[in-house]
Amino acid sequence: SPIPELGVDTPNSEELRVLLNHINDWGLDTFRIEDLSGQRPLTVITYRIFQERSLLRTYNIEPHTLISYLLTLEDHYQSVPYHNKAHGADVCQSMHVLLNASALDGVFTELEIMSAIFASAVHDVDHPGVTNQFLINTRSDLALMYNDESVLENHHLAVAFKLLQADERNIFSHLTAKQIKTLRKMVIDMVLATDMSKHMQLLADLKTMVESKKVTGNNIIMLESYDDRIQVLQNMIHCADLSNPTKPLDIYIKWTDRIMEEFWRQGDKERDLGLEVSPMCDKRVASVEKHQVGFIEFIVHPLWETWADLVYPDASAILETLEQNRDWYQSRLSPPSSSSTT
Ligand SMILES: COc1ccc(-c2ccn(CCC(=O)N3C[C@@H](C)O[C@H](C)C3)n2)cc1OC1CCCC1
Ligand SMILES: [Mg+2]
Ligand SMILES: [Zn+2]
Repeated sequence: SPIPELGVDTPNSEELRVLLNHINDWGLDTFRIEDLSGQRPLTVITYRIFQERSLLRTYNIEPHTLISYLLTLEDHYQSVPYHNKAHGADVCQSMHVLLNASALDGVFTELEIMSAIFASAVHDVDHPGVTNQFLINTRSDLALMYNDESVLENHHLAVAFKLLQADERNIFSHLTAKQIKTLRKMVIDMVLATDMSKHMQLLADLKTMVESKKVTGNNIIMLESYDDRIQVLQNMIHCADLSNPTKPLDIYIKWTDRIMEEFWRQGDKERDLGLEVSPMCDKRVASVEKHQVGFIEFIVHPLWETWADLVYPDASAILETLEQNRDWYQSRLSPPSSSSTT
């Protein structure tokens, strides 16, 4: 059967096509694409990015095979409030835009670019909607399998590569053995870097790189070693994973609603299990705005400020939106009542 132009058949293909024409723009409305694509945001977005970057031609990927892999991958994202297929699609599209920074022009090879897009699309597949700590505390099979180390991130990788083993889904069947080896290593290194426990080390290394930044004549970053190259790609996928607060406010607020719903469900499970309720997971102590301001102040802004330095001036507008969004959540903070100041 012929492949539909957008990857899936939907009654809204005209409006979907118009939206997907903005695939290179920051702030693409992933939720709208989810609705227009018949709940297939990850398939249509990733398929469009592969076409946009001519990756099907470059690596002789059969459209049927790519669609088959993407549909199955998408079906393996669980229907949890936040870490679902819409988040996978959003991080993939955000990564695609970050790769287009002019400071990175010609820096990465086609294989590195395909690895980064693939890693983003798969990075949270089969996420159960609870944190690593919860899986460890409840002695889950996943924590047992991965010895409490980056439990979720190891699982996402294992599922993603397992799905490739079927011939009808093996999108890398025409790559050389060497190319597959390189791609596999980079995808593993990128997805493992999305574990929040790696954040401080990643940021410290990025700061060191910015201080010693070497650029060519026309301000393009020079990355000599594999370690330098993978470090930039790891920070890039981490930035994409933590990009919600840098998006247009109405979209950011929807992501906040989803993450809080997921955290509160985890809190309810912890309470039912007689476990201590994790921070930010107790719906009875709701301080959504305070947590977002803290998240931006201590995690997101330091990361994005450093990223914006590295690719200056490419991410300046993104940093601007982040600061405006922080101010908005700050303004929503219930002012300290007079009694609390005495
Ligand atoms: C829109 O809000 C958020 C969007 C994304 C994140 C966030 C932090 C780290 N990641 C990367 C994945 C990760 O490591 N984890 C482990 C743990 C921190 O829970 C995260 C959810 C997932 N993603 C956090 C967000 O808000 C904070 C959590 C509730 C209030 C403040
Ligand atoms: Mg994750
Ligand atoms: Zn994620």
